Amino acid sequence: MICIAFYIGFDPLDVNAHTYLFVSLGEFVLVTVPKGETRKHESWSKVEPEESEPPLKRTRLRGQTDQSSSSAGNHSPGLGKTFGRTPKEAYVSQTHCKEKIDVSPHLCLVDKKFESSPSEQFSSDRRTKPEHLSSPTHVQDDEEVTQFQFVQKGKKLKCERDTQCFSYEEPKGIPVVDLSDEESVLDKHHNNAVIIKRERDADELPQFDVPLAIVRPAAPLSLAHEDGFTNGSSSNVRENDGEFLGTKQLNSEVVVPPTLLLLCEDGSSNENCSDVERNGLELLEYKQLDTEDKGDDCASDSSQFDIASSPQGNVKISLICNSSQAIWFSLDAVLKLVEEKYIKTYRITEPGFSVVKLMKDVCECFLAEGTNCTDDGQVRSTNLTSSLAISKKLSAQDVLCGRVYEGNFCIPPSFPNEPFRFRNFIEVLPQIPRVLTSTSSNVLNYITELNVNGNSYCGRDIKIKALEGLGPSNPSSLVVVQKHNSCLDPLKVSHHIDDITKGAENAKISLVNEITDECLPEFHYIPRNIAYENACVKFLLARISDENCCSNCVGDCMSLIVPCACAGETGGEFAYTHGRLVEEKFLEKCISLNCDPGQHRLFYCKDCPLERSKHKRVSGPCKGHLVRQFIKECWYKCGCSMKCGNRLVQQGITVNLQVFMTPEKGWGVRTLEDLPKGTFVCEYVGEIVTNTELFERNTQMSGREKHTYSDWGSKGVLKDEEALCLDATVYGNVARFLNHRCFDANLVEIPVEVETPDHHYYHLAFFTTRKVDALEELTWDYGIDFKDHSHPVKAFHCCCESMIKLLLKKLMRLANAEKVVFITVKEIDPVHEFSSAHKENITEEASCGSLSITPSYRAVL
Ligand SMILES: C[S@@+](CC[C@H](N)C(=O)[O-])C[C@H]1O[C@@H](n2cnc3c(N)ncnc32)[C@H](O)[C@@H]1O
Repeated sequence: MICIAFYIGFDPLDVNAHTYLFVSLGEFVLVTVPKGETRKHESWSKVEPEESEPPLKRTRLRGQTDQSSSSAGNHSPGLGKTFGRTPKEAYVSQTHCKEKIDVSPHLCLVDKKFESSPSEQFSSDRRTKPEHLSSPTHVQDDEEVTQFQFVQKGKKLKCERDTQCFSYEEPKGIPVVDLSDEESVLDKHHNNAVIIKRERDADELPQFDVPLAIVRPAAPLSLAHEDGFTNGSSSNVRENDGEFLGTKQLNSEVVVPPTLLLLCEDGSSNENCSDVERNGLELLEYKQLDTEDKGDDCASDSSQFDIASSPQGNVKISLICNSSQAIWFSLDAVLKLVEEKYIKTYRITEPGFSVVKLMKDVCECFLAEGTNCTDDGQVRSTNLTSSLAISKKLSAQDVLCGRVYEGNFCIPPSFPNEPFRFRNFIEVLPQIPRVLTSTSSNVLNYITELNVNGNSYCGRDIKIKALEGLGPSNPSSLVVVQKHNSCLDPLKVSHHIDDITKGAENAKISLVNEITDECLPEFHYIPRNIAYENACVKFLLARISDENCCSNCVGDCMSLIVPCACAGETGGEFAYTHGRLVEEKFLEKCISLNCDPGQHRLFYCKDCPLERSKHKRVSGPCKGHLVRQFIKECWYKCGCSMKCGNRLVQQGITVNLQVFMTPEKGWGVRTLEDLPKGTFVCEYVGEIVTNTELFERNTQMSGREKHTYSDWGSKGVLKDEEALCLDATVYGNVARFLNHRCFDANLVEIPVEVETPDHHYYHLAFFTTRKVDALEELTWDYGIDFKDHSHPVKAFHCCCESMIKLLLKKLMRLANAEKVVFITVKEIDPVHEFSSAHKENITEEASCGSLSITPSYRAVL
């Protein structure tokens, strides 16, 4: 039996190792301390901020050179002046990273997006990825320095004694990671060897501010201790196990290098415990943390788990096990192995997933609930009662065991009606996502959970207005706008769901069917992408170098006079405005790319993974892929706050959307509020699958409606597992209901990098192309070439064309004109209307019934 000790709190008498995970008012640090070393040094001390060393930054990756990327220059959208470095320089730094990085997942998005499905297929000739994308690059395994990732803002933690927090000062004069040491550790791990990390000298050791609060794991569940901490989970910790001592004692103790202790409970040889890959990981399996399931052997000799929070904002987690034998491991290595295991086995999909982050999330949940904490980590009030309450409601085991998931929904069942939200929540799929059949018992049945309330959905009286702002990027002067009902009639609604996301999104998304009896199709709502079997979506934070993030920023990067490094991707200017919209010029360029791909540069790949996935042997270059415009948002390693204006997509849906039944296209999505041009609406979320997997799925599921998106881009040849697509058929978000529009879609998709600075993985975000009125249907151009009859799988029959033809016919007859191009602002039939921004050009209006024609716009078609 092996146990790992993760202590939040400190017990200088305990012979085990203790890993401390402190979250205090949003600041966080994790350090593992082997107990056996605690008396040797005197490094626990208060840290004076002014004496702090420079932030422990990730150093440049070993072997990095200053070579520039051959393809670096392509992606500046040219938004005005540049800051600091040119976009090219920005890419140089990216390239450095890429050259060292091991796994390079690619979200591969095929051109014609609805490639190969009878109903809707994406294929490949219109979209592309930037030319500079290269084949997978490599990084050393050891380059992720997990325990330092949460030292926020690139600085040591600010701690105040009176808030009982824990502060950490970076060790003076030592590198972030001893790469050679770490490397050998990892290598040996992979060979199942037991590695004992070298100990650092005393003067290399980090210094800590001693927490004033202590945790007593032995105390009864849910009882507040005299130190203000409250046990948050069931624990069978014995009274005398893991007893915590007070500050005085701690102050006199010493700190040892961050190391994780692995113990052999059964006294077996080190060899038995040496299989880190196997045993070490098994140790962290959740069920083993469940103390109720513990066997006698373990229970008799060990404390397993505890979590506590204090009204002062400290949250402490401890995993403890006593044993006579100990093997020392690098905390980095063990965390890495656990992460790998979870990524492989449990399909953890959050790109930035780490065990430490998971623990941080747990702590933040406690902190948020227990202290009535605001989103940005500011404590509004302290409340021991609420701390107690949340402790009862949510045990860390629940979180760690995935019990908070309902199927694959990230919904904490304990508090469905509370405004509680997980931040940075990690999707841990309990099982591999699989295609659901209609009889699958796993299907979440929304219908049984209908909350039919005729008054609760929107019934706004919307006046139909002329469209404004038809930009130059829209080549067509014709805009056909779905007529929205002026008033929803509750009596007509056969089906209504209050929130199809079941709390997974920030905003509720209702569903109504006023047309048929059809209910919401079976699918699992997920707010973020999840990875399926072979898709290689693994991210190393090491990929994000200092040049790629703004670790020194504080608060809102948008308020800076000079944009931070994260604006490098967009030519040194942020792609977002202060009003949280996409900047006009940038947006226009993105729209133009979609509307008129022929005018833009295409990239042709030698060995197209799309063709490969279809087992096609194509000689010569592929059909070509567009070079896209990317947005880069601030993220994890940036120092700015979660409310930074350069974090839009990652904050999820904020607009008021509704899924509704359209007359001719099945379900669709509409907005329930007016949306200005450039508003972020939602992301296209689904299962990340490989091209091959998608192709197989599509061929297997020929009868079923598909919700897939794919594109791809790499200069090099992608391996199959790196050529990724999104399939929202079974797991998806509201975007799976967005319908296609041929000419004048009011949404445009823009790739947004959040986790990575190098286009290997990105989020596909939808922004409005113009002002969209409330109740207007939201549509985007799927990019399907409907005329491509040679395609093996037929695309769905698009109603746009027929609609427009019909209208043109009608117009011509009514106007008694040979051929006209028309602009009008009035309703022309119960379903559609024409409108235009060029109203100033309308010289004369000839009304024909409900139709208006502008003679000055007559032209030969
Ligand atoms: C991504 S789904 C959109 C949601 C879909 N309407 C539904 O009910 O689930 C794409 C499918 O919607 C339908 N669709 C979308 N746009 C359409 C259009 N312009 N004309 C006809 N059907 C359309 C097609 O059946 C297509 O396969």
